[in-house]
Parts: sequence; C-alpha cells; structure tokens
Amino acid sequence: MTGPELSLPAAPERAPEYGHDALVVCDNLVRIYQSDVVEVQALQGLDLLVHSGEMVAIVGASGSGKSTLLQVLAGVDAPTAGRARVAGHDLLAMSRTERVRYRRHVVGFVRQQTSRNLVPYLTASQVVDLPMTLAGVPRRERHQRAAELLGAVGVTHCADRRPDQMSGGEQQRVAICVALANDPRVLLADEPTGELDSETAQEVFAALRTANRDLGATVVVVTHDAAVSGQVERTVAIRDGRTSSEVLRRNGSGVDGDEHTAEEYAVMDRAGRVQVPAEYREALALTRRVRLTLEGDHVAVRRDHADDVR
Ligand SMILES: Nc1ncnc2c1ncn2[C@@H]1O[C@H](COP(=O)(O)OP(=O)(O)OP(=O)(O)O)[C@@H](O)[C@H]1O
Repeated sequence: MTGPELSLPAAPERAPEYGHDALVVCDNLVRIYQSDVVEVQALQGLDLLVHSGEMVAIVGASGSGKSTLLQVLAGVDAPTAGRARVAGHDLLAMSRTERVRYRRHVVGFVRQQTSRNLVPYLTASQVVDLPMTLAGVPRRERHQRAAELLGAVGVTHCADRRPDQMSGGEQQRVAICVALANDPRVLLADEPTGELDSETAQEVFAALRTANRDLGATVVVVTHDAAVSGQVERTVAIRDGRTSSEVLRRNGSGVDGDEHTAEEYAVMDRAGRVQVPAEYREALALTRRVRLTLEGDHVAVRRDHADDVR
C-alpha cells in the first residue's frame, strides 16, 4: 500500500543577487585609510551599478571619494569591506596574479596628469604597443591595433612623436589608446580633462565617446567638468563616500529628435535609505525625526511638530 504523497511547500523564489546583470557592481563598499593617528572613511557604504555599454560620469566635491572608487575599480587599491565586482571579477578576493591579469585585460585607466599616462622616451605607437607586448600579442597584430586606435581618436599624426612633441589633448587621446590597447571591458578615467582648456577637453571627451560607442568599452569617468558630465546619459553624484543622487539625460522626441531632458533622482539604498538634500532639510527645518506618509503615488516627508515643543 502506498501512503499519501508528501507535498513539501515550494521553495521560496530567490530574489536575484543585487547587480546580477551589471558589469560593475559596488555593494556597500567601504574603504578606510588608517594611519597611526587618523582614520579616514573615504568610501562609506557606496552602492553603484554600471551596465555593459554605458558611459557614466562620477561627480562630487573634493574629498568625496571619487578617486578612491576609481582606484578600487582599477584594481590598484583594495576595499576594506563590501562587495566590488567587475566583469565577474571579485575585487576583494583576487590573488596577486589575478590582479595583474585583471589590470592588463579587464580595465583600462587614464589619469588626470597627462605626463603620468605616457613614457617620456616612447613615441605614441611604442607606448600603445607596450601593454600588448606585455600581454604577448603578436607583433603584426600589435602594429595593426595601435594604428587603428590612434586613427579612431584622431591622433595618427602623433604616431612617431614623443609626449614632449604633443599637446596635452593629444597626449590624453594617446593615453586613451594605451588604456584600450588590450580591449578592456571597462575604461576608467580620473579627471582626464582636468589639465586642459575647454576646446581640448572636448576633443578628449569625444575620444572617450568613441571608446564607448565605436570600440565597445563601458566608460566610467570622474570629472569636475560640467561640460563633460552634461554630455553623458547618466551622472552619479558622490557625497561623503556614498552615491547621493543621479541625473539621467534622455533624448526627447523633439522635431529634430535632439531634445534632451535631464532629471535628477535621489539614490535609495537597499535598506530603503534616501538622503534628503540639505537645502530641503533647511527649507522645512527637518531635523532628527520626520513623518512619512504614503500619498497615493508618492511618499511625503513632513516635519514632526512634536519636536518643536521639546
Ligand atoms: N592614501 C590615502 N591615505 C589617507 N587618506 C586618503 C588617501 N587617499 C585618499 N584619502 C582621503 O580619502 C578621502 C577621499 O579621497 P578621494 O581622493 O577619493 O576624493 P576625491 O573625491 O577624488 O577628491 P578630489 O576631487 O579632490 O580628487 C579624502 O578625505 C582623502 O583625504
């Protein structure tokens, strides 16, 4: 005789992991710099997702943690806690060898200081060749790739010039070629136009665009330059080591299809925390405790008047 069939409750459906479909995932990222006397929390639980094919600008006041974030993503600096993953590589768990491979193949990095991106005694062709040589790419392929990259960003005429024979903008465009030499998934640029005048900055920005649109790199660019951040689809603002707000720019449906709309969003973390901007807090004298009410299609935040009498 067979007994009644046991029916077990269905296993609860697991929510997909945070950022499962993103190329760059920072989840509650913390970076603490510690010396004998002070402790600086450069990143204080930063969340950030970047999807493959995006071009994202990171903005924020001096000291807010932008460079630290980029150094972590570049595999140059190791986070203290949290989770950081780029193209499937766990940045907290990489061995030395993996880190070298990661820096050579998965990410490319462009610094603000033009002189630090290149080698004084190497020509543009030679310096773009260098990362490919280290990666063991055959000679013919290296030559072809270097010529293609220099051509793509408009600096073919610099192929046989050393840095001191190029303008700052040309040097930065060559630096972008160096960063792209081994066809990385992600191109990271820390203030790449910081030392340039606005016209030259525009040329460097155009090269980043080319890297993104034509050469398939996902681009994350730290910038103070509003002209740069104003031209990308998504700008993420960092405040005190956390992402605080995002501006999304969309192409509108104007007659010429060239109307842009820009909307600013606050970023809500996974625990539901949202930072209320200081000017809103001040305008309504919001202090320690606020009232939250669900109002149909929005949530209202009000002052707790009980606080006034205390
Ligand atoms: N190596 C380090 N040792 C100690 N503190 C550091 C170190 N690097 C950065 N910091 C501190 O961490 C915080 C974040 O610095 P970070 O350079 O990431 O900011 P940033 O937003 O890039 O600033 P800026 O726009 O001026 O370059 C700052 O308070 C900085 O002084």
